[in-house]
Amino acid sequence: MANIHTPIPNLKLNDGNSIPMLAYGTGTAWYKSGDESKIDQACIDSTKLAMKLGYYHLDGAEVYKTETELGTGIKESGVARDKLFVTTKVISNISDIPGALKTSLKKLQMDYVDLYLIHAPFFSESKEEHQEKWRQMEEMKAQGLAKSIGVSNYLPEHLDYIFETCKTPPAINQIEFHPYLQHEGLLKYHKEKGIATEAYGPLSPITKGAGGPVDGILNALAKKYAVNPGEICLRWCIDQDVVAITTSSKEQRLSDYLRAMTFKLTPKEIQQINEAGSQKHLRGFWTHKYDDGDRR
Ligand SMILES: NC(=O)c1ccc[n+]([C@@H]2O[C@H](COP(=O)([O-])OP(=O)(O)OC[C@H]3O[C@@H](n4cnc5c(N)ncnc54)[C@H](O)[C@@H]3O)[C@@H](O)[C@H]2O)c1
Ligand SMILES: OCCc1c[nH]c2ccccc12
Repeated sequence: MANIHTPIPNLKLNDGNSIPMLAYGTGTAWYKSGDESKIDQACIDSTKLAMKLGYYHLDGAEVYKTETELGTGIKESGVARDKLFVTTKVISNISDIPGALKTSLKKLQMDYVDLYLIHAPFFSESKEEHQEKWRQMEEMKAQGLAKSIGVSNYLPEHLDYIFETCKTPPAINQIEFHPYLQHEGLLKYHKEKGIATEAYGPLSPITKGAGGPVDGILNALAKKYAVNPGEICLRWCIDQDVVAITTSSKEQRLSDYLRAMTFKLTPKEIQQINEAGSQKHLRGFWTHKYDDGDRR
């Protein structure tokens, strides 16, 4: 199926690289709880379909156990490597970042990733350890194995540790972000430091948070722009310069999401969503790790 939609825009990162503002994720909907060596053909097929539809930004992670499927999908798609933006993340093997990246690259069947992220800051409470891990991430970039480097699920205190000693600042912080988790303080911090924000869980208001206070405004805007409420959620990210990562195993949904490229929300509409969203708090991921009074 050809992609008939407006192309996905890029965001310029602080290291000069560009990132497509809508991504297809191989985590939720796809991650394996069991044996990694059991290949999931449906994941390979869906990854290929995503690229056919026009998703060139693909999000993976070692813990999803789907890097082989992602790499196979890419190889079989025939899409040139330099047309794609591929992310993977490290957490289980954070004790050996060079080894972890080498293993990920082997599974992905490629010799570099576009973005390599530390998946979460919860591996240590020691400032020195955070600084040492970031130094190793810088080394991966210096060796050309990762074009850009960043973090995920970091709070300002973790970023502060990095900024004390880094030579290369994180290009991105990938966080859960949606109208019920707006992270005003963290986003302000990102802006001040030149870090791009990447949103996972952008559809939470229509999935885990369905029936909440943004339903009315999402439905009204969906009607106005002739799209689904989900596309309003994706656009709400993009119009705030936030890269959105979504996914689905359903072709219709993957195709529908791309309609988020066909319109823009006005600043007033974004404000209306923000006001309604701030009436509810929802965190769907890593809930065991965050102090949930913490809405930063
Ligand atoms: N860095 C991290 O810690 C982290 C955490 C979570 C996810 N991620 C990444 O982000 C990607 C996307 O995450 P997500 O799944 O939270 O994204 P999302 O919020 O966009 O939700 C996508 C899910 O919503 C479902 N959906 C879409 N429309 C729906 C509808 N109308 N009704 C009911 N369900 C609907 C889809 O089928 C899919 O399963 C993951 O695959 C992964 O790559 C990263
Ligand atoms: O990044 C998505 C959240 C996540 C963290 N650790 C995992 C392990 C398996 C599947 C998802 C996750």
